Amino acid sequence: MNSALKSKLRLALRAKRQSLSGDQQKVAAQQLMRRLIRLPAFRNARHIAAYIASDGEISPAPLLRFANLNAKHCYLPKISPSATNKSMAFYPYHHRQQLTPNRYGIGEPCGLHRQAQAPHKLDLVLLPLTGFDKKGRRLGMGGGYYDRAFAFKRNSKNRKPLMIGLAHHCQEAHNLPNDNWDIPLDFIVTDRQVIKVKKR
Ligand SMILES: Nc1nc2c(c(=O)[nH]1)N(C=O)[C@@H](CNc1ccc(C(=O)N[C@@H](CCC(=O)O)C(=O)O)cc1)CN2
Ligand SMILES: Nc1ncnc2c1ncn2[C@@H]1O[C@H](COP(=O)(O)OP(=O)(O)OP(=O)(O)O)[C@@H](O)[C@H]1O
Repeated sequence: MNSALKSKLRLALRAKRQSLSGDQQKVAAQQLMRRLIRLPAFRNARHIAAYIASDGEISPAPLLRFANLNAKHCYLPKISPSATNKSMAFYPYHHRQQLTPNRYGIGEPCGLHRQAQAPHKLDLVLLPLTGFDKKGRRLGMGGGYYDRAFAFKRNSKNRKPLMIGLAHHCQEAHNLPNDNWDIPLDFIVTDRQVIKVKKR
């Protein structure tokens, strides 16, 4: 079963990113920013969703600061407080804004419901990866939050929003299992490389 295999891989890949030192994390976040800001996908985007790093994830914080200073509109995910309804919405974020920890201890904006941005109106989504492979398959934290929020992309001809998965280079796996609900990525960017995912 894919789910058992995914859980096993998740544990091993999370351990890898958790073992990085504070200095390694800082350097990786800077390298990530340098690679991302060169991409037309970033340059052309006005509305960008990212995340606050947790659990050793590569941090988009330097990039969010750069984006804000360059007049881009940034957003962070905010999950539904209910443990059963695994949905999330995207709220405006400015890099100096105060955040509140969610159920998993991840900082979230305390925005009002009417401020939420519809996922299809985002230009670019930078999503956290637990693992990835060369073919562009991804492994998340297992909640299915991103798969659900962007499920509309599977039946849409519109390329928007562009999906870029972010990870440390050490989170590469050989061959990840794929489920039909997994949202395909357009690019994967790590501290060491940019992978353009081939369309299937
Ligand atoms: N930085 C960041 N923000 C994010 C995500 C993410 O992966 N990274 N998400 C992407 O989906 C959403 C939150 N999803 C998450 C799903 C599971 C766990 C997690 O730590 N699960 C634990 C234990 C769960 C529990 O005890 O209830 C685990 O699996 O060990 C964290 C976030 C929205 N925000
Ligand atoms: N569009 C969807 N509608 C309902 N449930 C879904 C959808 N997509 C995924 N799921 C459910 O989410 C669960 C987690 O899926 P999976 O293990 O692929 O998560 P993930 O991709 O690691 O997480 P994330 O999307 O948060 O990064 C699965 O049980 C799956 O059935």
